[in-house]
Amino acid sequence: MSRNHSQSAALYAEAVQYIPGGVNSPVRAFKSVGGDPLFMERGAGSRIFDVDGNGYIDYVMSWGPLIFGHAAPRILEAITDAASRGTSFGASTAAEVTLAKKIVAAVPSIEKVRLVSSGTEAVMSAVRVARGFTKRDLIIKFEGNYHGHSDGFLAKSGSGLATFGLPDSAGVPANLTRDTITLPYNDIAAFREAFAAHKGEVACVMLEPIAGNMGIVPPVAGFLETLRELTAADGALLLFDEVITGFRVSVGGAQQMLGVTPDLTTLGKIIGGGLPLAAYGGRADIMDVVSPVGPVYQAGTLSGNPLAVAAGLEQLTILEEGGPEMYDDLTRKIGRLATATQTAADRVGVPIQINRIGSMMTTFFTETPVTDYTTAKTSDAARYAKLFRSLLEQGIYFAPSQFEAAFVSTAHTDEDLDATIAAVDKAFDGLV
Ligand SMILES: Cc1ncc(COP(=O)(O)O)c(C=O)c1O
Ligand SMILES: N[C@H](C=O)CCC(=O)O
Repeated sequence: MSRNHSQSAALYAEAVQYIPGGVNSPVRAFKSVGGDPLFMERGAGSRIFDVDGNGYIDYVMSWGPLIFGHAAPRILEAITDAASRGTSFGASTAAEVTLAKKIVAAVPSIEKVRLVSSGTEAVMSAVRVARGFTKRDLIIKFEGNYHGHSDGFLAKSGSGLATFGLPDSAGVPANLTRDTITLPYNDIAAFREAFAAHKGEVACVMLEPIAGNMGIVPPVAGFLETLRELTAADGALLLFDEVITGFRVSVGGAQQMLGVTPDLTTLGKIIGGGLPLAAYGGRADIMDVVSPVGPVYQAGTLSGNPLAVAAGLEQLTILEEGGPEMYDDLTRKIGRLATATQTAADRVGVPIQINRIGSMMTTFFTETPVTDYTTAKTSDAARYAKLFRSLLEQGIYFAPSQFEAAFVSTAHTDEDLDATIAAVDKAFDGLV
């Protein structure tokens, strides 16, 4: 029997009258997988529940922040405790200093850090810093990476733009993207050539060190190292956007895991424990261009919000306590899911590629290994949509878009994985 989604459908019909597309962020809209978006009511551990009372084992996890699952007791306690003392002061707090110290201790590239409220804001600010520090304008980014929705970064971007097949966004004046060069991810030769053509002109080279927004695409051997070597020699800055990977693939992020240290780093998602918090940081001499020390202006009414900082602090504390064993167990869990998915695909003869690293994975429906945006786009999105719908019907919630990642949390149990594996196996029968 099919699940009842009547309350979600009614809310959606109402929402479209007041909210563009009925959603507050486009990839939630289910446009590329069919059906109407679900309206969620609550989450607990590995599960999320919609307004019709249907429960799902959740692999979206709010797009990454919830590494301990929904409504994790220690995070809730930290938020409640902070809230009881006031929701916002617009002034400095002791907890901000503690969080900054934790971030500096954990992330190899960060000597000083500034807290903001979203990943978009973090990347936008970090790029402004790079331009202010180098006194250069050009930035280099990579196809299929997503750095939030600020004007200069919306060309050939991943995430929602990939989902909806948009090469760029309307409403961005051409002169705002004139200083952005977009190159294919993982293409060392293309980078060498473009960088050489703009010697001494590039403020920063920015990328997701492990891409997550065209689905998971790890860097090929030598890619990050080449970017590091050439930018350092030229005086351009290297910016790792670790909004997804920060504290997800290790406490020190992708830079620690892969052994390449950038000049600037952006963080988000996990550092806010599910509340709006993000950060940018890097070498102290670079960060000292930020106002009020230096001439690069950046500000925020709710920056360092006490509730978000409390949630983030508790989240990072639990991660520290868990240590490498916690990360190893997350990797083991996603490994179980990946192996079972491959087995199911092989059984029915459906070609897939699974890219996974740490506790994140993406299944692409293609015979071509996925190493960049062009190969990611070879995935049969209609098959992904079928998989998504079958799993949803069986009570498993994956991202409603091919070009995203599945995340596991410490709250996902082996029983959850058993149930998911059985559902995946059944779903592949319908994909032939
Ligand atoms: C790598 C990366 N950078 C930046 C962003 C923007 O973050 P936010 O959605 O918090 O603005 C996201 C996600 O949205 C992201 O995945
Ligand atoms: N891929 C995005 C973030 O990582 C998804 C979040 C959103 O755009 O709503």
